[in-house]
Parts: sequence; C-alpha cells; structure tokens
Amino acid sequence: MGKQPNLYSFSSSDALAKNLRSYVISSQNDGLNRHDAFKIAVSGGSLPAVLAKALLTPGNGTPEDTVRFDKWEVFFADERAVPLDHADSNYKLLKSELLDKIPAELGQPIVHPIDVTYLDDVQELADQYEQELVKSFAAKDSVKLPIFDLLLLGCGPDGHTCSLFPNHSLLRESDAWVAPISDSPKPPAKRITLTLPLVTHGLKIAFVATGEGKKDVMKKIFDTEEGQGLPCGLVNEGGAEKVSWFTDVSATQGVGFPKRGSL
Ligand SMILES: O=C(O)[C@H](O)[C@@H](O)[C@H](O)[C@H](O)COP(=O)(O)O
Repeated sequence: MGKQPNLYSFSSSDALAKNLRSYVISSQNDGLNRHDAFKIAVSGGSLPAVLAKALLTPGNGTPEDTVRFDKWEVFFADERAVPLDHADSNYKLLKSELLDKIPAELGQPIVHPIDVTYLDDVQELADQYEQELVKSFAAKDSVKLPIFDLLLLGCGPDGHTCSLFPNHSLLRESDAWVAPISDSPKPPAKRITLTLPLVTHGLKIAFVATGEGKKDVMKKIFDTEEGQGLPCGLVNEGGAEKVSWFTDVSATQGVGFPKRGSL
C-alpha cells in the first residue's frame, strides 16, 4: 500500500485545538527556516473559529509554542465573489474570528484578500488572485507552482473542499492556479478557488472536520472507492502522507480507516 493520509480523531474540541496548534506551529517553523515566512491558505466555514481556538491561547514562550503572526502570509483557499464586509465573505469571517482578536504583541499577518474591483467578472477575479500569488511566491522562490507551507481546509457533507465540488469540471483543471466557479451548489454561486494541483502541491495539507454531520462523508472518503473520487478523496490521493485530518470522535464514528488520538 502507498503512503496514506493521517487521520486524527480527538475526544474533545480542546484536544483537537491543542494538537492543531502544535501542528500549525511546527509547519510555521519549517516555513521560517525555509524562507523566513509562513505562507498559508485558509478556507471558510467552521475553520476560522477552530483556528482561533487553537492559536489565540498564550504559548509557553518556547519556539515550539510561539505563533509568529508577524511572519504569516495568509491567502484564501476559496472566496466568495462578494464585498469584503459582506456576511458571505470568507475574509470577513477570518477577520472577525481570528485577525481582529490577535493580541498586538503577537503581530499581524499580511493578508491577501480578493480584489473587489472585479466582483462582476469571476474569471477576472480569479486571474487577479493568481497574479497576487505570482507576486508573493515567484519573485522570492522562483517556483513554477506556488508551494504553500500549509493549506487549512474544510470538508463539506458532500465531500467538497475549497470550492471544488463533486463531479464538477473544475476538478479536471490542470493549468490555472486559481479558478472561477459560477454554479457553486453551496451558495453563493459565484466564487473563486485554488485548483487541485495547487492544493496537493502544498507542503502540508490539513482538514478540519468535526461533528456528527460529517460522519457519513468521512466514512465514504476513507472507506469506499466512490469516496476516493470526491474532491476531499482526490486531495487525499494527490497529497497522501502530506495530508492530515483533524477530526473528532463524532465525525469518525464507524470509520474503519486507521485513526490516531494524538499527533
Ligand atoms: O467558503 C466555503 O464555502 C468554504 O471554504 C468551504 O469549502 C468549507 O470549508 C466547507 O464547506 C466546510 O464547511 P464547514 O467547515 O462549515 O463544514
């Protein structure tokens, strides 16, 4: 059997937050060693709140437990084509759940929101966001495909991740780094998303999926052939051992794939 994703199943939200914290900080420190920055992409949904719980507690002062927000560069794994102060904006969600709550002494990340000048044209919105990635990555690292230090993603009950939905033609996108979508089954319909090749090229990819509402899709993704073809299953396949799932016991009830209770 080839290399497999890691499936962590925690018995409480505190345990999940503690383990997610160590994982994110370790990934941050790898990024700092590589290029003196931490380049991360985040999704919307329930993720920003879980991230805030993991990161906003004071650390013990060691490098292994210190969040260096001043070195973070935050991108959006997917974003809705709405103004930045709109209730559907992932930027707004991240800002209110996490960015606005970061204590001054921890510093502030550089954040890359979408360019709202292009809200009426999702293709242009996606192209502009791709240019934002080119500016941030290519100049310093001269890489063909941006390599995120970490992507933090959610998993929808239908197995979607980012704004990559099951059976959608976007799953076959192989050229663009960022793609538009105008028919998202989860509202709002108009969005942009990182593409599968960019996601699986990341150094680390983590999913956060909690609660009973996720148990059917988790079983499908990890225990069935059909689930391997869902967007989350495709990330598992392409990212293999670089992928870690942070879940709780409710989300993994009945999942047969080997689970671990701590990092
Ligand atoms: O903007 C979005 O719609 C999200 O980025 C989306 O991909 C989300 O991560 C999943 O739908 C899971 O959402 P939950 O974590 O809320 O279940």
